[in-house]
Amino acid sequence: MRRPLVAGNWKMNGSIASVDSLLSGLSQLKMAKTVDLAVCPSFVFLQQATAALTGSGIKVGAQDCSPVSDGAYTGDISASMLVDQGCALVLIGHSERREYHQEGDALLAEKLATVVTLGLAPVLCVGETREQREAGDAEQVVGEQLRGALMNQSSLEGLVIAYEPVWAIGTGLTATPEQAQAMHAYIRNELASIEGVSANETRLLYGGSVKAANAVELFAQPDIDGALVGGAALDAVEFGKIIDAAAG
Ligand SMILES: O=C(CO)COP(=O)(O)O
Repeated sequence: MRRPLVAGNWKMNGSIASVDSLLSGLSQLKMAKTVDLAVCPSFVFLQQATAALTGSGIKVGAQDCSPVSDGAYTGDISASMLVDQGCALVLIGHSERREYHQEGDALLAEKLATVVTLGLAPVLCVGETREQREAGDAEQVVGEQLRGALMNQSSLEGLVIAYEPVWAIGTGLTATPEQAQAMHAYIRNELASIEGVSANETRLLYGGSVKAANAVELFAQPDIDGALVGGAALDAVEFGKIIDAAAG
């Protein structure tokens, strides 16, 4: 059995004060023993988050990292810095990185290799745009994203995949449970053909306008093993309800 994982992606939101109050809300939640939990704040709040959440059962992750280990890369953050800050996971290839920073599969493959070497769990994000879905290309796009980042890796320890259709992110338009399940089944099938991946053991998260009101139905799908939550993760009570939905 795959253990569910609910992760919050806080994106570029918050201040020291608002993050403090969100963290204190999270630490008051009744933790489900059967669900793995994580939050991914901005880099500048990582230390604040790890200090507040140590021992809480909620892991801390980052939203991105550099593919290289150190050196003259102004503005970048290395994976070893994330380990030093107490991070356990890192998002790789979120659609907002792909779109606003032109991150392509070759770069994402390098990032993935770097983080795995350091023992961080990579959460590889994949997903098609509305135009790609309407053109009937969704599976092909997602398949290429998977193979582009995962082929020829020497290790994929701890790999998690997040399927986030771009048209469902921040739009209030969630994929139906059937649409999400169909893509997750496709992803699991594709993973089975990639060396070094145990398709049946890899957790596949759904992301895109997940909230308490739609989480139960999504989590009831056989290939949906949790969620990567954006907006709803900024509200501790709502996030708590999503965790409860994953606990069943
Ligand atoms: O991009 C997402 C999580 O990484 C999803 O964001 P929303 O839940 O706000 O749609």
